[in-house]
Amino acid sequence: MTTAAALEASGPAVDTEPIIEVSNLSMRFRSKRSETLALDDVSLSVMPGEFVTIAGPSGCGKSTLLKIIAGLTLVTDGEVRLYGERVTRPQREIGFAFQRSALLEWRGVRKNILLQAEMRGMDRRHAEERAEHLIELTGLTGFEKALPHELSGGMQQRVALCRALLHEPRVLLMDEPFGALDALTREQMNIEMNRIWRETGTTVVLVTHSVPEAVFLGSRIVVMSPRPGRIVETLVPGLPDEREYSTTLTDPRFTTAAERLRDLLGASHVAE
Ligand SMILES: Nc1ncnc2c1ncn2[C@@H]1O[C@H](COP(=O)(O)OP(=O)(O)OP(=O)(O)O)[C@@H](O)[C@H]1O
Repeated sequence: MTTAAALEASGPAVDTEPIIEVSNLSMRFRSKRSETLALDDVSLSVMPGEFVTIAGPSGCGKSTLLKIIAGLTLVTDGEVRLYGERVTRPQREIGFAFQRSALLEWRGVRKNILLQAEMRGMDRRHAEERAEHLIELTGLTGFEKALPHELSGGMQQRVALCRALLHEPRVLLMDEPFGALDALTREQMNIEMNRIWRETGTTVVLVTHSVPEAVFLGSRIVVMSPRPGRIVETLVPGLPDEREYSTTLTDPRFTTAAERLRDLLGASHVAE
């Protein structure tokens, strides 16, 4: 088969294969004094373009699962495949955003975003164009030179998001990215995140403690048990991709899923 024919033949198949495949994953942390089973037999497939939210009580292994997908933590049992390849070391072709935005205090917005390009040796002109596009996409225009301490928490998270998306990763992993924000800013970021997901077509896996955030953002919501983390249920509310905030919150598909999620997590574990 010629290369072109091979590409054509493999083209459509790519979209029907999971972009992330977690199979029978268990994670045991051992130290001299103790042993912790953080994850127990977790299997999860994420298809290209999906927005998967992972909700579960504190300490159930959500962050560990993301770090394993990113290749930052090596599993004890089971395997993870990203883009069809087995993950055995830190993955470069992903974006990662954390609860704390981890911006460099002495660099302005644009330069914090371009840090990603410097670390990867990206073509400078292409990176700058891309940064401009993302600054516009996230509403940071006019703040290109502002230092992190001159920005609100929501703006800092937007900068971190731009940095995570600069190299156009097909997969974006987000660990409680809006957890440190006040309720209103968090809502605003949820609305923007939904739009950015639709506009970029990025596959997103986002860990959250918040019931409304999990249901508003997720095309699929994966619910985990207390440690050792297992997947107890997956919710698919069937909401349209484009979601207006207040109408979505009163949509029966949203309220049913949110109620179920609350029941599964138990009121004592829920932070909103
Ligand atoms: N590097 C490590 N060494 C030892 N134990 C660890 C390590 N990383 C995580 N753990 C343990 O694994 C368990 C799961 O931790 P993890 O941070 O993944 O949970 P989480 O669901 O993300 O929690 P939270 O919602 O509170 O952030 C915890 O008991 C934690 O103490």
